[in-house]
Amino acid sequence: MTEPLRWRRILLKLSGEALMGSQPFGIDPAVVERISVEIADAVKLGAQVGVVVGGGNIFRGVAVAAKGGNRVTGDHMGMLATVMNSLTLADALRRRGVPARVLSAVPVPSICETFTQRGADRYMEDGDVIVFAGGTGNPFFTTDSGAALRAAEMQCDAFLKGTQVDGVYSEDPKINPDAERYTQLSFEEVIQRNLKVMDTTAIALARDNSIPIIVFSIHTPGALVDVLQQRGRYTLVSD
Ligand SMILES: Nc1ncnc2c1ncn2[C@@H]1O[C@H](COP(=O)(O)OP(=O)(O)OP(=O)(O)O)[C@@H](O)[C@H]1O
Ligand SMILES: O=c1ccn([C@@H]2O[C@H](COP(=O)(O)O)[C@@H](O)[C@H]2O)c(=O)[nH]1
Repeated sequence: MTEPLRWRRILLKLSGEALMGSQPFGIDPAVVERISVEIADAVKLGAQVGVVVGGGNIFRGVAVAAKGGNRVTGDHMGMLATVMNSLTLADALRRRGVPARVLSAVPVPSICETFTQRGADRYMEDGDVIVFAGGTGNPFFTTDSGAALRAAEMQCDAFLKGTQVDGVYSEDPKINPDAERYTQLSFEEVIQRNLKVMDTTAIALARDNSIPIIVFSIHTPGALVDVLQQRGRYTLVSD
């Protein structure tokens, strides 16, 4: 018998860097295909899925600012990078028969639809996977904040962060391999201990809207369905 889903309407945030696979930059089609299978499996089980993909595999605005360039232009380029990632993920989903739409906070009408909350809600109710592109549509934000914003607007039951690591640690585990891994934390603990798995704006938005955050590794096959059925390895951040 199939286990029931713990969270039905979810916002899945995918690390842009995860899409690189073993490449130093850009998109590895094999990774996109694998992730699309994971999302398709979740949809088959009855999940309503909104996705936000980061842009770190292509461009980050801070990289421009660090070299003395214009941060706002850099952020515009970063947001456009998320549109590219979103287009490729939506294509992969459609190839597997999953209806998927890209809705962008940055209007690029000849390429995809512009985000409106009402439009997105209707599509999600119809069972379409929505890939929210362009972050918040504003510079000086991140796609984690964009994802938390969409999770609140779409009244999602949970914010799932599929990333490079399998949970929240006492320190960045890529820097300190001996860091302690947590299975459960409160929003306040994440903020007060400055655990930089995502930015404070995103955590505060989730906290203020009582949306639990689940951090898990997108590299573990089957991890998305496992999380939805409360199995596997993840950290739960909640009230
Ligand atoms: N306390 C911590 N616990 C877990 N991970 C942490 C922690 N502090 C820093 N990190 C790092 O945060 C990263 C998660 O961010 P991620 O790679 O998903 O970036 P992103 O900004 O969300 O996406 P993108 O790759 O598109 O920029 C992990 O890879 C991990 O190395
Ligand atoms: O709301 C937003 C979201 C993103 N950006 C820019 O895009 C890049 C890529 O996003 P990541 O979250 O780092 O993956 C980000 O560095 C910003 O430059 C933005 O301006 N506004």
